Amino acid sequence: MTGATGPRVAIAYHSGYGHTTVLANAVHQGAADAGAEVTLIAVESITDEQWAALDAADAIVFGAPTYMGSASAAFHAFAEATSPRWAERAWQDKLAAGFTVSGAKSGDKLHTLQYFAVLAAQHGMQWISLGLLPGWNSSTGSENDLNRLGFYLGAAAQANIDEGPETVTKADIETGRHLGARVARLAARS
Ligand SMILES: Cc1cc2nc3c(=O)[nH]c(=O)nc-3n(C[C@H](O)[C@H](O)[C@H](O)COP(=O)(O)O)c2cc1C
Repeated sequence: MTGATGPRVAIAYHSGYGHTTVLANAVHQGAADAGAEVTLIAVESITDEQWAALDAADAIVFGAPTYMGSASAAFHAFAEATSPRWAERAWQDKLAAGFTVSGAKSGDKLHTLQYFAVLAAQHGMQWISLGLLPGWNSSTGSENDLNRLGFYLGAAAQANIDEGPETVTKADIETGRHLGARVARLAARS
């Protein structure tokens, strides 16, 4: 971490239609509220300065919508562009985490989160789980619960395919904020 200025957290994400941007902003807010310096990077237009921010980060959070059962193509293009850093072990031992959004309640989001974890492992990074019990899984639970979709590997949100980003649910936004805060706290400890 960076000492007096707090840990550096970078969020590298893609969003085709804005829903994943809502989650990225939530992760950003959670990490910033927990004291991190946060850089938000849209990977489809990443600049040299933003690559440098990734290299300098204590933790990188990967985010993408789930398209056809995995991260979107734009995110995959970014992941492939990290291969020189993979060869140099540039991100070795950094912390990593991930989030995704899909139209269906499941929608195979787990596969996207698993893909992020594998990408992190290829870079020698340390994966941070969501760290929450599942919500909405008992007679007293509801769709307003934190982690309402019951993921462990990262933050997952569901947004109806015929509605805009403004309809992303508060529970999913709060789950994203939780992940950001957790990453910042753990980055400050390492
Ligand atoms: C090409 C494409 C593929 C998609 N594949 C899936 C999928 O596999 N599972 C799912 O539940 N939703 C799928 N969706 C729906 C998106 O995941 C959903 O609309 C999401 O909120 C989009 O996020 P974005 O606005 O950040 O792009 C797909 C959407 C598109 C455009």
